[in-house]
Amino acid sequence: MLIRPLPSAVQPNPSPPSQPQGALGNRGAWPSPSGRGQCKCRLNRSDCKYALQASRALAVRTEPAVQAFKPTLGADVVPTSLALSNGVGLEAVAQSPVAGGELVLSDTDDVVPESGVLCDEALRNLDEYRRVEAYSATVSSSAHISSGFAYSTAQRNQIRESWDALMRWSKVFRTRKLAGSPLEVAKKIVVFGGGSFGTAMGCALARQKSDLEVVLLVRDPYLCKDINTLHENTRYLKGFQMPPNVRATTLAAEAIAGAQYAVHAVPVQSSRAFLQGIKEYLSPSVPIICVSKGLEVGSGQMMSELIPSALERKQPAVFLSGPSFAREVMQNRPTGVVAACKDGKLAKTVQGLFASPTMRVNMTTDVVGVEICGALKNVLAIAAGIVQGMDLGNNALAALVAQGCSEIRWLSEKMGAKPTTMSGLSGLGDIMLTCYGDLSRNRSVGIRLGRGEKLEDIIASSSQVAEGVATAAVVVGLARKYRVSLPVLTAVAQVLDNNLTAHEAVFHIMNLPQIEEA
Ligand SMILES: NC(=O)C1=CN([C@@H]2O[C@H](COP(=O)(O)OP(=O)(O)OC[C@H]3O[C@@H](n4cnc5c(N)ncnc54)[C@H](O)[C@@H]3O)[C@@H](O)[C@H]2O)C=CC1
Ligand SMILES: O=C(CO)COP(=O)(O)O
Repeated sequence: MLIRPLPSAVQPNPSPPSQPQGALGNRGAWPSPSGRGQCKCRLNRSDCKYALQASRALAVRTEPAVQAFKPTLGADVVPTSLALSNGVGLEAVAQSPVAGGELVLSDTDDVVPESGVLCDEALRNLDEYRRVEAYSATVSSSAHISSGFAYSTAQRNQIRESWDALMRWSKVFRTRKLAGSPLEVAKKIVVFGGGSFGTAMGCALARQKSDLEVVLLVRDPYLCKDINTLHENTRYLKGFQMPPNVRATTLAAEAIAGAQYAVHAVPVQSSRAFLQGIKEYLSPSVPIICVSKGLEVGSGQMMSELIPSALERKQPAVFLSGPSFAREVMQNRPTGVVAACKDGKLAKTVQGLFASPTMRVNMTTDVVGVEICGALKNVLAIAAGIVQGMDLGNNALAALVAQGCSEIRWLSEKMGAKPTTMSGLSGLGDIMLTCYGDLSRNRSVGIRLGRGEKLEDIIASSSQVAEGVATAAVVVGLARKYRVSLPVLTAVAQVLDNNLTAHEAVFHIMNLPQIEEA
């Protein structure tokens, strides 16, 4: 059972002291580490409330999973068998004057693989809810005394009412039926490219439904064998166990046959050749969910132009972008992305495939905006890395990122993007992640350039793609085409092309004419 993390508004600050493990007491024994089975814990009245929140979080998972966990409360309280999918039974118990008893979560029919692990997670979350509740109670009773600060009663009521309104709105969405949803009808999905992100997104899909077949189409037979025998991508995501319903193949025809969707995670510069190679196996009706971010050298095309051009036909396609490091997706950590498609219905379908308690999926029709932001943030991340590699300080970094945001907005708007896209997940969200996040490959390239390393050495020592390197030159071409001046992004291309050192680039950028903000 996955429970959403506590909303930040109720996160205590500073953190409550952690309790020793096992605070829950009456836990049942786990059947095995791979874990199918059952767990037990004692509940008091407020635990029922938390268990209810937990059950609602679970309700957005697949139907078989929801039905598999059959909670029952001890006969000493309310002898009921509860439907966890809607939490109604738990709600009744939470309101009962004698609420409490023993909660047994069980997957007696062995429907959900690793159900023991999920049960364990549910109990840990209950622990956490209890701990935070206890801490909040202490803090609120001592707020006046300890810090001399407290909201007024009117403010507190307002906050509570606003929060409750949000929760009611949210409940309406969560109680919607899953029957007939894209996820329910999906049987097989193929992923083009078994690198870091293809693997991570394939695993995210596979976690949604245990009987969904996810097939990674890879080139390397050794990697293929590792994925199928060890359930691990030993090359790109070492140490992460993949769900059992993900497999790999090197055979395009076999990978694609019967797939209802194709996730495209091949680097942009290899995408044309790749798509031409698989064209004959891919039905023109199968939607491509493209996660690659960049612009093609030579044609200057975005992926939304490259796909139909390479396939020489129209193909339904959705562009999924946003701040989403592969490793964190693999770890099932909370992530937000945006699905862009002119066809709103198809964007909604993709939202339905990926949305989960750990993945939010916004929708937009602004394909150009999402694609340009996704491609250009990689170039900006190289610039941010350069500034960090040169140790120029936080002021410099913030000024650079702000300038880069303006440049991306100038170009994307000239190309017809919506201004709001820039402030969304694919714009600011991904810019913040890649310019400041340690896991960014593009930022790492920049850091090494800023420290004085040569580009060829950096590329030779890296086994993964940093799309910004190739995209930088294309951006300069687009800027010329749309008659817009992009100082920072152009300087990155100059440094990459070895015409300017990082120090010279910074000197020249700082000495550009002082201008009005635009
Ligand atoms: N890694 C990440 O955190 C994220 C990556 N992306 C984007 O996803 C795309 C893929 O990135 P990663 O998976 O990280 O790259 P990667 O470098 O980890 O893996 C690339 C994969 O593509 C395959 N490949 C390369 N050329 C190929 C060809 N000609 N034919 C078939 N397969 C080929 C490689 O064998 C490898 O499996 C990039 O456009 C990247 O910007 C997007 C969001 C996050
Ligand atoms: O696009 C990404 C995260 O959203 C990944 O960025 P890097 O390619 O710089 O690692």
